[in-house]
Amino acid sequence: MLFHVRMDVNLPPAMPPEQAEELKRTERELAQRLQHEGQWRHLWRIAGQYANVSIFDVESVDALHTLLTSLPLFPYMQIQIMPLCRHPSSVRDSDA
Ligand SMILES: O=C(O)C[C@H]1C=CC(=O)O1
Repeated sequence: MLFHVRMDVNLPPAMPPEQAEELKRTERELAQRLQHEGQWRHLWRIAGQYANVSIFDVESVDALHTLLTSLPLFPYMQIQIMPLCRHPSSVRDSDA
């Protein structure tokens, strides 16, 4: 199942910089592992914002929930999810 996910990150201004850097480092490691594994299909920065648009390819809504809540930055994110299905006019298959 494909999902379009928008994540807006809001780290508390009072968070110590070392803690923020460690969270970002562990988030990056996990995000890159999930991209290599194929579950995190696209990751795009929204220009000018500490936010991203991502496409996830996972087994189920429960799997998406488990993945998103495992992200180190999850407690500091606002997340919007749009489930995707095939458009009848699309010339691509869902693997493209
Ligand atoms: O920077 C972000 O958009 C938040 C998050 C998503 C992937 C990652 O490495 O950090």
